[in-house]
Amino acid sequence: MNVSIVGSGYVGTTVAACLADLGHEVVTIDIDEDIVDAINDGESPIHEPGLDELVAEHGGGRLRASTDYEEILDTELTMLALPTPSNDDGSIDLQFMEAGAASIGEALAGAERSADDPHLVLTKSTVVPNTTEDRLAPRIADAGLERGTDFLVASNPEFQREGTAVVDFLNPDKLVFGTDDDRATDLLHDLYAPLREAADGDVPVVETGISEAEMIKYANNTFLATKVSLINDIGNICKEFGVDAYEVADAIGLDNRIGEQFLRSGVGWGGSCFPKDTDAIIAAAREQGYDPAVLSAAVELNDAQPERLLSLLGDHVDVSGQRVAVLGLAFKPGTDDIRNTRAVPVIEGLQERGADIVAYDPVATENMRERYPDIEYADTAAAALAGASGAVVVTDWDEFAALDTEFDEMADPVVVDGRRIIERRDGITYEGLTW
Ligand SMILES: NC(=O)c1ccc[n+]([C@@H]2O[C@H](COP(=O)([O-])OP(=O)(O)OC[C@H]3O[C@@H](n4cnc5c(N)ncnc54)[C@H](O)[C@@H]3O)[C@@H](O)[C@H]2O)c1
Ligand SMILES: O=c1ccn([C@@H]2O[C@H](COP(=O)(O)OP(=O)(O)O[C@H]3O[C@H](CO)[C@@H](O)[C@H](O)[C@H]3O)[C@@H](O)[C@H]2O)c(=O)[nH]1
Repeated sequence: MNVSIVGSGYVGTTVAACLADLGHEVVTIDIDEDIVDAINDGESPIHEPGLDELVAEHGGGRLRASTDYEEILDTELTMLALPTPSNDDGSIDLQFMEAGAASIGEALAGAERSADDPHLVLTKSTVVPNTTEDRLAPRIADAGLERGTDFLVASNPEFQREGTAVVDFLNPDKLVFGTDDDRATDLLHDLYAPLREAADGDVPVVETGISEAEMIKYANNTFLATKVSLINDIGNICKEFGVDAYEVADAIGLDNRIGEQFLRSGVGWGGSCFPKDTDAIIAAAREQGYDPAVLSAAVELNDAQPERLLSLLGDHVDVSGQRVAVLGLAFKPGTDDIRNTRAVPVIEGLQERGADIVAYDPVATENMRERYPDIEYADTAAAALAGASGAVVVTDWDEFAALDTEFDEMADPVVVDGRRIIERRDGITYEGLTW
């Protein structure tokens, strides 16, 4: 199939490269010329395991990028993979989606299409229920197009995680096709047929309505975010009793009704999705007159975990004027993404306490330097720890598990671990956040 994807960021580029690898001809459209040039040169614009290889193989060939929306005219369907950030009040900001939908409409309006061949526009981005229906389809139609004749809309939310996006996309737990027209459902089946054939095991397809598909994405993300907040709540109780929350989590995870995943307690959830999506659905629900109590509590608890980490550090060291190492800046391992990373409240809390921060991350340093140019960045974890009177661990990068004698170089070897990644050992004062 010929496929176009509007927005070539974390999702758009990963989906495009994977679809190209599965045999489709794919073009991404982005307003950022650096991204477009990188893809056409066979270079991935983001850090994501496995993506470099796919873009190197297909970039400039079956995978192309462009700044020109006219490219969609040679494709059977277009995915919208544009950002859906938050407004100041937490509600979803749809300006990028509406702009993209309007540009798609203008491009389609400029071309001859036969009535039995409407162009399918898929919402891949995470949007609150009824967005595709009430906000995007009308923007496409604004160009003088008729829904059902000139174009179709559908929702096809994406569940990939950063750090494992390629593997997740190619082996999803489910595919969700939110449609109101059999022609859209058929096109979605054609699009994903090679993926379902290549995936390890069966991939269930959920055929549902457009707004149900949009809500499934929020239910998925907020359920998982709340699961982490719940294990953090339980973990905080464990810490009060001197109980190891990880032993407790391992045991409850054996109950199939609970499941072993997303039970890692610590400094909380961050990233480009859980925080903004939780805020967006809370705001959307409130607008409808419903106040979601459990989701609000999940956010509140998550916001408090970084402060608990700093308070534990404060039990051992007065950090004012002291060098403190922050290990890990990315919101999770495997990515250079710092959007809503827990490192931000940790850094700001340390700054408020007057600490001299030295930060280290294997891949996210440059992104963080743009945001906090004035803190010191070390090239290795060992260099960050050397001379520090305290260290906090914010991201569970594997390499931190191997740290050992590096702690001997600290001025005061106090380590507060927000991710259960450092081995307790003699010679350091070790505090786990929930164990
Ligand atoms: N990041 C993830 O792992 C993930 C996973 C599932 C779903 N999502 C959802 O997917 C959507 C996209 O997220 P992302 O992380 O890929 O965002 P991103 O910010 O990484 O990428 C968006 C891209 O869109 C481009 N863009 C902005 N306006 C444009 C326009 N008018 N025309 C063309 N291009 C334009 C930007 O230059 C950028 O490259 C969001 O709704 C997000 O919630 C993200
Ligand atoms: O047991 C756990 C699991 C995760 N986290 C934290 O939760 C956040 C999110 O992690 P993860 O879900 O692995 O990464 P994301 O890339 O944010 O993926 C989520 O958000 C994406 C964007 O919507 C969805 O597509 C994915 O299905 C959903 O898992 C990170 O800060 C993790 O450190 C924990 O603290 N404990």
